[in-house]
Amino acid sequence: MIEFRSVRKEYDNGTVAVHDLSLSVREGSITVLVGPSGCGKTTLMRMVNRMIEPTSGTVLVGGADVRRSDPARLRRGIGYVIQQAGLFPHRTVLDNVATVPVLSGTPRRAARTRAAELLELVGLPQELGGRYPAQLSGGQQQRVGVARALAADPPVLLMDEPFSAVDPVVREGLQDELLRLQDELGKTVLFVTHDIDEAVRLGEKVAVLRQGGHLAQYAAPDDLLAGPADDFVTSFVGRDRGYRRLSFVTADGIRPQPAPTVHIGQEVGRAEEWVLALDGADRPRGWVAPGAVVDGALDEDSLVAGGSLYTENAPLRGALDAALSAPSGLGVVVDAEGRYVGVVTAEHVLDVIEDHRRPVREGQS
Ligand SMILES: Nc1ncnc2c1ncn2[C@@H]1O[C@H](COP(=O)(O)OP(=O)(O)OP(=O)(O)O)[C@@H](O)[C@H]1O
Repeated sequence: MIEFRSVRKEYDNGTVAVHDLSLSVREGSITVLVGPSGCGKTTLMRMVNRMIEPTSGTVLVGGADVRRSDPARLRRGIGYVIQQAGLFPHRTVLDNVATVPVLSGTPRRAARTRAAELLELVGLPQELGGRYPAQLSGGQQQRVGVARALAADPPVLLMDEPFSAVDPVVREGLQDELLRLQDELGKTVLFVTHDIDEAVRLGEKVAVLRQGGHLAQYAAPDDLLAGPADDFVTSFVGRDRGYRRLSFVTADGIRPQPAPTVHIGQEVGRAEEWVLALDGADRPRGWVAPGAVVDGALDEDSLVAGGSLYTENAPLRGALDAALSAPSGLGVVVDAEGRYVGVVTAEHVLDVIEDHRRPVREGQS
């Protein structure tokens, strides 16, 4: 859908921002360009909509060389979202979103109706449509920026660090929203960030760039974290890449073990070890500590609060979180209905991760 063929950009002052780079972006996917500051991400992205012309090489969008398209026309098919949302301060939110369609000839009323739908699509309440950008939070402004980029219904969306100005919690919300939108709309998205966590969360594929606009590695997130191509990528993805990778590794190989259990309302007496308390529907409620003596029927007040629960078949990160957060050190595994299945230890989860990692290492040597 988007293809860079041996693209090079040398600025007038001699800076080589992009060096002979080839890359193709699959139609309908999110592809992330990630790398440290100044590695050429923005330069590369702006060559797609001809805000920057390459010194040599070719950029194709939908199979067509962008040099053959009129820039204004090309940009109508390519939504562009930037860091501070770049909204027009003196126009209402609704008019901000409706601007491009109106400029391209859509009647104002129809453009505003569509703008209202788009605000809903990006998760903004209708009543915000009448406000001005300064009357919105940073996260809300970013959503308006996304709605505006979607207004002309472009098949391609360029997003240049769109979420980096908002706090981490809002940022996660925006990332979720983008993934949901992508599921719904199937746009081809090229996304720039310097944050590896954001890159692996959003990208179907991630291109890691290093200084001078060299492509260090282009791979699916799991492959990137499992097998960094060189020392640069290894240090960029960071030491905790094993933990990051858990978000992608599914739980094949996890074998929950039985733990001692008791139902609320039953007699326990003295607990010899950690005992998991379940309710009438077999849902975990907490733990009875070793050595605890419970007189009569067990009630919830006698329990030590449990850790997080791990739902079968979810990514492994949840299993490790469950094991590490449980007072007993035993991560509680539940089925899709929340019923107790068994327990796992952190050691067991780490063994399973090692098993997943081995074939990758062997494949590389
Ligand atoms: N107009 C310009 N003239 C000269 N050099 C430029 C110009 N624009 C960018 N550069 C240089 O080209 C290199 C790549 O810049 P670019 O903005 O593409 O990097 P980036 O990876 O997007 O960085 P950041 O994450 O800091 O935004 C940098 O060394 C930058 O200083």
